Amino acid sequence: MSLDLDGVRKRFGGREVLRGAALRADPGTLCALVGSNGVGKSTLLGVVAGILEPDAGTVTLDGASLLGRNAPARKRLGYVPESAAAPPHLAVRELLALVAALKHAALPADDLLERVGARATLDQLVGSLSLGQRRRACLAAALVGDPTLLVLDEPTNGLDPAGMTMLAELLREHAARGGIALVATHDLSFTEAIAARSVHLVGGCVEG
Ligand SMILES: Nc1ncnc2c1ncn2[C@@H]1O[C@H](COP(=O)(O)OP(=O)(O)OP(=O)(O)O)[C@@H](O)[C@H]1O
Repeated sequence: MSLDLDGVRKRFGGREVLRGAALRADPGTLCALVGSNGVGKSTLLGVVAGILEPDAGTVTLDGASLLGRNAPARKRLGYVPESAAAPPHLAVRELLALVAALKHAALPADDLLERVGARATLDQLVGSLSLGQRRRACLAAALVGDPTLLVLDEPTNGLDPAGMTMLAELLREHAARGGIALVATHDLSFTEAIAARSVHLVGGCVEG
């Protein structure tokens, strides 16, 4: 099992942000994607998560393409965008049910919801949540179906210290089960806490 990116290119207007990015992550690998503001980390994560179409390149999980909205392998992926954006008019409970229906998966168990801190907000509208609460709700949604690959964009933004500890433990356990995570972050203490392999995005390519 592995995540493989090869030759990923993405241009916005006149600016080519990704210029042949390549990466391989083996089972049990937590990759911290680091790089300066605007270098393209969210863009690369968006491509891996399948919400941005690359101009060229391949992204596969165990050899199955993750590209395209209907790629079956995307059921094995959980994604939380940088903004932790989700439909604001849905209650957290409805968001989880929607993701579970789309993935043909069971809802997360109550103890997992409790652990990520989403249980207390189940009946609140996503649009009424604080950033940290929204991030916890979106994390719960990303965990629906027990995905092999977690794609998390700045996941510590808005989290309190207990939330960061919870997330670090969750990721370490995910890796211990053979899961893979791709985490864009500027938070070096978090990178250390999860003992991540740091990969640098520089000039549109992945190094390290
Ligand atoms: N939808 C878009 N349309 C046009 N340009 C975009 C779009 N999305 C991103 N960009 C540009 O692509 C570049 C990379 O943006 P991206 O958000 O991927 O960077 P980042 O490395 O995640 O930055 P940060 O560390 O600040 O979060 C930026 O110059 C940004 O302006």
